Amino acid sequence: MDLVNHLSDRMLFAVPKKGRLQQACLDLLSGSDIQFKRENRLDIALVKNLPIALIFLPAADIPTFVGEGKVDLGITGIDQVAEHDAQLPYLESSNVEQIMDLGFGNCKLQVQVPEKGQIKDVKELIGKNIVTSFTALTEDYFARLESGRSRKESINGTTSPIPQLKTKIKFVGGSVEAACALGVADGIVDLVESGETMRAAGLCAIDTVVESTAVLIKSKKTTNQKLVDLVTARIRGVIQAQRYVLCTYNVSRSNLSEATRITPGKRAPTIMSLEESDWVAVSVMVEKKNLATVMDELSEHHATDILATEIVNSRSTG
Ligand SMILES: Nc1ncnc2c1ncn2[C@@H]1O[C@H](COP(=O)(O)OP(=O)(O)OP(=O)(O)O)[C@@H](O)[C@H]1O
Ligand SMILES: O=P(O)(O)OC[C@H]1O[C@H](OP(=O)(O)OP(=O)(O)O)[C@H](O)[C@@H]1O
Repeated sequence: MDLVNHLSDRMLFAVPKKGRLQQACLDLLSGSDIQFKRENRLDIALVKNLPIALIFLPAADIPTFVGEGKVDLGITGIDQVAEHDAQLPYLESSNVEQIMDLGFGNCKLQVQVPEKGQIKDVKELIGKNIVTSFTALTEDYFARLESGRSRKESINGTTSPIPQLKTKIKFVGGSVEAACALGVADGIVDLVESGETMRAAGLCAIDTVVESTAVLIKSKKTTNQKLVDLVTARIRGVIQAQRYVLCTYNVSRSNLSEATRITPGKRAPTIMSLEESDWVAVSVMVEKKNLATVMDELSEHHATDILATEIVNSRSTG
């Protein structure tokens, strides 16, 4: 099928074609019942059950296509959105809108130097050689450092720039961490999650440029707002279901206020009367990460039959 000619009447949704964010994105699509079959080596897939086409792109390029309005919706890292926005000409505002934090792909874009080297402070890197895949954010970061301005002052233009030695920033597409050992850089600006790559390369972080997670982004120029809203609601439901469990328990009315203090729920707990007049059944959403503690505390306050159930999907506006 000539896929390209089937795109005009569809909402276009960009997802990373490879790398760290891809599997979690595919899981989100599956949880949202967005059904597709991607042919080998094809970067376009038509969704079978909705008028949507998925476009598989490098995470770094997704904000550009979304910003241009060629693609309606996308998933990428906040770092890539920030890099895209930093590339925009002075005073041009971004057409990329961040809709929702997706809760995966957590990492930090950090300034790193050789652990055993002389440089301990970022100011000592002014005028030196820096290697990065994020040249616009790095240019911005060092421009502020060179002029001695804070980010706020820089945006407001409240202080005049102090001419300084210019830091030299070079682009490399990957394996940034090798640059110092190869003598190409005095420092690098690269992503860190566990810190394993950084430590293996004998580097340490001396500052953070941006903190990042995966985000759902949309184009401010979209003409497919209804489908954007539908997909957003579905993804929000999946994220929420992943984050919460449904906790139910029985408790006597005399212990109810203490129990609902422990489990206030997202809005409020659902309380149902039991045949036994002094007792109620409570049903409430609890964040997975707090579940064990919440169950311990409920037990201490004489709640019984405490059950936690996985939520497959959910929908709410709050
Ligand atoms: N170690 C990491 N842990 C968590 N998230 C990461 C990590 N590295 C990168 N990311 C996130 O994933 C995004 C894509 O990075 P990734 O390295 O997977 O890119 P890629 O598209 O495979 O490109 P490349 O070929 O340059 O590696 C980053 O912009 C960042 O938001
Ligand atoms: O702190 P860590 O958990 O070690 O992760 C950080 C590494 O992950 C990313 O690279 P990736 O492995 O995706 O490959 P790349 O170097 O080709 O970009 C990033 O650029 C770091 O090198």
